[in-house]
Amino acid sequence: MRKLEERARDALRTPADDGLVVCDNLVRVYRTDEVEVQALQGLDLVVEEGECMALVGASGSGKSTLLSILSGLDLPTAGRALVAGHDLLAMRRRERLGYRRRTVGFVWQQTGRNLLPYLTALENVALPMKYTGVPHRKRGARAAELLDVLGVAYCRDRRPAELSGGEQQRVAVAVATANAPRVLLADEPTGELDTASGEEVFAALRRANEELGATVLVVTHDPLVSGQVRRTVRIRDGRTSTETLRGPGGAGAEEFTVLDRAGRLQLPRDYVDRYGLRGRVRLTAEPDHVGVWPDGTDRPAGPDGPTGPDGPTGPEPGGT
Ligand SMILES: Nc1ncnc2c1ncn2[C@@H]1O[C@H](COP(=O)(O)OP(=O)(O)OP(=O)(O)O)[C@@H](O)[C@H]1O
Repeated sequence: MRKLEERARDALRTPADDGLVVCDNLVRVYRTDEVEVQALQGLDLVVEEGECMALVGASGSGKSTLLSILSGLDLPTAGRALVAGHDLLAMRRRERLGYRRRTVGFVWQQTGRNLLPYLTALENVALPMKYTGVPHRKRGARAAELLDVLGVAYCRDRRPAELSGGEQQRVAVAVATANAPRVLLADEPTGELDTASGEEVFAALRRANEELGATVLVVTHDPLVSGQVRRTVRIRDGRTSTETLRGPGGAGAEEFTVLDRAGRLQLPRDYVDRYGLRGRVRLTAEPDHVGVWPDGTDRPAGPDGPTGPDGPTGPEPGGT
C-alpha cells in the first residue's frame, strides 16, 4: 500500500488540463485497525466551469469518498485535488472553513440532513449567509429569490416536517446555493424520491447550474438524472473508467473509455468478458486505432498486428 501512496506522491505534477475541478491521481485509503480499504486508487477527473455532470458507479466504487474530498470534509491520502484554485491537500483550517462556506455547496441524499427542523424554509436558506457576513435584510431577500428560482417560493414559511421529500430537496438546493458557490455537489439527491419529485429536484439542480451559475456534480443511480446530463462519468474500483457524452436533451449517447495521464485505460467489463481478455494482452498499432487481442491470438502476419496496416481481415476483438 505504501508503494501505491509513494507512486501517487511521486507523480505529483501540474495538471495539463485546466478545469474548475481537477483531480489528479487521487488516492484515499481508509485504515481501520487491521484493515485497509483503497476507496480511491489514482482517480483522474477534470470538470470544466459551467458543466452539469453525473458520477455513477457500483456501490463501494468510491463516489461518496470523492464528493467528501471535494466538499472539503475529507482529506485524500495522496494525489492532487484543485477546486476553483484551492489546493485541497494543502488548505489550512481557516481556508478550509472559507472554502466550505463559499466555494462549494452540498446536497445530501437524506432529506433530514440538509435542513434544520426547527427553522422555516426561508430561515434555512438565510442561515448560511449569516456565516459569510451578509447583512440581515439582504439575507431574507436573497433567500426568497432563491426559493422562487427553484420553484418552492410557496414553501417559505413552512418547516421541513411540513414539506414533501421533493420540496425539502429543492429547499436544500437553495440552502446549498445561498452563498453562490462555484461548485454544487449532490450525493444521490433523488435517491429517496418518486419519479415525479426526482424530476423536480433535478430541474432545480439544472436551474442552479444554468441560472445561478454553479458547476454541478451529482452522484446518482437514477437513470433519469444520468440520462439528461451532457456528461456521465463512471467510477470503477476507485478510478474513472468510462464517460458517456450526450447531445442536447440527452440525445445520442456515446460511450468513451478514459485514458489516464499515464496512458492507462480500463476496458469495459463486458469487453473483457466477451473477448476473454485475461492477464497479458497483445496490442497492435493499426492505421487509425489500437487493437487489443487476447493472449494466444496468432502472431500477426505484418509488423503492425493481426490485421496488418490495410485494415481488418477478421473479427476485431477489443479494438479501441
Ligand atoms: N469511513 C470509512 N472507513 C472505512 N472504509 C470506508 C469509509 N468510507 C467508505 N469506506 C469504504 O470505501 C469504499 C468506497 O466507499 P464509497 O462510500 O465512497 O462508495 P460509493 O461508490 O459512494 O458507494 P454507494 O453507492 O454505496 O454510496 C467502500 O469499500 C467503503 O466500504
